[in-house]
Amino acid sequence: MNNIIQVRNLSVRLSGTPILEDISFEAAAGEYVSIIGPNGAGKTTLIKCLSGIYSNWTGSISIEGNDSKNLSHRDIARLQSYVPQAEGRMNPLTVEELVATGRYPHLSAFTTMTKGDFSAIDDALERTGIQPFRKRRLNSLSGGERQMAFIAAALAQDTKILLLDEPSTFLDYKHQAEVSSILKSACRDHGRTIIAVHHDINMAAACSNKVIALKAGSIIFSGTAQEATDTTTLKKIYDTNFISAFTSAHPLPLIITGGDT
Ligand SMILES: Nc1ncnc2c1ncn2[C@@H]1O[C@H](COP(=O)(O)OP(=O)(O)OP(=O)(O)O)[C@@H](O)[C@H]1O
Repeated sequence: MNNIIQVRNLSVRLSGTPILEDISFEAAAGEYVSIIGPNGAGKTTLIKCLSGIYSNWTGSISIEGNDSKNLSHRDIARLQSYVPQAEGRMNPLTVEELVATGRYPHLSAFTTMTKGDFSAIDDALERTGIQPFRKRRLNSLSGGERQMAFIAAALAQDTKILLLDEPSTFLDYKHQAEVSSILKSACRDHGRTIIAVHHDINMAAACSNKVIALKAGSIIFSGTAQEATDTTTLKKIYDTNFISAFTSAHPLPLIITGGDT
């Protein structure tokens, strides 16, 4: 398979503390890879290494065959969009202005936005259902509306790879379903590669071709969505009990916490 991202022996220390140790995995074009694991496991740190926010790591990250250490921030932004965790994202921009920033990596210093750029912005606003809010300031929106605006900016960036840190935080059930459908379609119909941190194992399993679990900075599990819904595996990852429920309406078991074993 054609790997668009290849991570080899990635380790990182923050403030002198080892946070990630010897992480290796790959993602193919069109693949949806979920990163799961307990709080503090290193999921956000991994996404920040991939997105170029952290550069003080050892090992290698190859993006479309290029060593990421040789890519400029603009090169990376043309290949990857990044939706950070929702917290702390108070931003004075309007929705439309934020989504327009998704086009900046494609502009040179001497060009202004073209019809194509404006149509990418309109399309992203339409697909995420936030067209009615386009003139509103981000700090006047609800958490879920703001979340959709950041997802729209990533879609407008029109990159081969999307990195998302907990994309469904703040979203109600309808919007979770919409985001999951937009993201699955980005992979299936448009060949995009997604690496997304998820806390909801049902959402991770429903979207993913591959699930990677981090625990205390190391990969403790890597497998298919089906394998990730095994309750014994989940207990090893999260140190708590899970129950799986089977229904004919859903191809994978549904997972809830609880039970004695
Ligand atoms: N700048 C920093 N200096 C020192 N330690 C840090 C720094 N940033 C993060 N950490 C620590 O690194 C560990 C991993 O953090 P990270 O945010 O990657 O975890 P996470 O798996 O995304 O957690 P959560 O599910 O709670 O969002 C945590 O113990 C955190 O306290």
